[in-house]
Amino acid sequence: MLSIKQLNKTYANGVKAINDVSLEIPNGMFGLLGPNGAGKSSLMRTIATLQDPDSGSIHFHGLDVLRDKEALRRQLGYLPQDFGVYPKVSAERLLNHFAILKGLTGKGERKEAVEALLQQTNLWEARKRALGTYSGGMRQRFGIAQALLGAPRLVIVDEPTAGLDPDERNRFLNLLAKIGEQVVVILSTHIVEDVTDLCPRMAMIARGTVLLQGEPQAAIDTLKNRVWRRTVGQDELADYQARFNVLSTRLVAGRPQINVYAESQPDGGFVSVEPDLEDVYFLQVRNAGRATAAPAAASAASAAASTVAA
Ligand SMILES: Nc1ncnc2c1ncn2[C@@H]1O[C@H](COP(=O)(O)OP(=O)(O)OP(=O)(O)O)[C@@H](O)[C@H]1O
Repeated sequence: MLSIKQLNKTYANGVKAINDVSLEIPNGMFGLLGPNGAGKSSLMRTIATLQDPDSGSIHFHGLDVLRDKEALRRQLGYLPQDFGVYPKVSAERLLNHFAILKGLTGKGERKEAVEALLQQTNLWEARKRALGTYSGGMRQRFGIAQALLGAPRLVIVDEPTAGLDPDERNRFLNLLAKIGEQVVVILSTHIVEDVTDLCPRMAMIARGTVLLQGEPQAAIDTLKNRVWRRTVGQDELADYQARFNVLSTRLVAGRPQINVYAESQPDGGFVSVEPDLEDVYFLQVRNAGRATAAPAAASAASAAASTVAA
């Protein structure tokens, strides 16, 4: 269990990137979902002991992480958002190099670990190729291979699927899913489907604040019979946005289809739809935005959706 309590971080420029964050993260996949600038990377870097918070505590299986950073690092696998590779070096050589840095000094055990990870990440055939020739998805799989060196008990992956095509994304998510139940895996992402597909538990954050944490399905259930859909004309869209709590707009055959949040069926051609995690996410993020601008406007809708908070 990873336990984060009342964590705060304000950067020198005054941005409060982590705002009184408390999270309880059990073994298994945990999704950390938030828009760009929400504070996900700041939180990931802090858990990975790469930067200090201003206040608060982090404990991992009883270990005081902020006091004993070295002990945490020995159990940590980290794939940062901006993971760079040496383009001219082969995957096998670079992984071997990372393995030495990770403390796998025995030649035999190192060879075994490197080979196993290249197999596991499906890079065995391409192991002799220079990393500069890898696709984005292959590079991310290499990134997870290096994160898994030394059998970490805490694995942090920061926005790993951004920019991957659907096939590569699936391959990457399958790989993460197989890492197992015995370790804590934190997946930070702004892609809602990553969390829907993979994570039994999750938290949503925006502006450094936890909006909701718990099981995705419990969060979705709070919106049952409260999400309504209809197709509108392009010229009507602004009017609907002003009159309704529009969660999302997507084009279907060139026409805007809107999902709106309402306690009861709105007049005029709306049909009820099964809510999904994207509806929860948009409602939470919208309310967080409104709460900053005008606290009263957000209160009714947020009361419905934040009850899942554990
Ligand atoms: N070193 C820094 N100094 C000052 N401000 C920072 C620093 N790092 C991040 N920020 C700011 O803190 C806020 C949170 O950024 P962070 O990168 O943690 O968010 P994020 O959720 O990971 O977003 P993204 O998906 O865009 O990376 C943003 O407003 C960002 O501009």
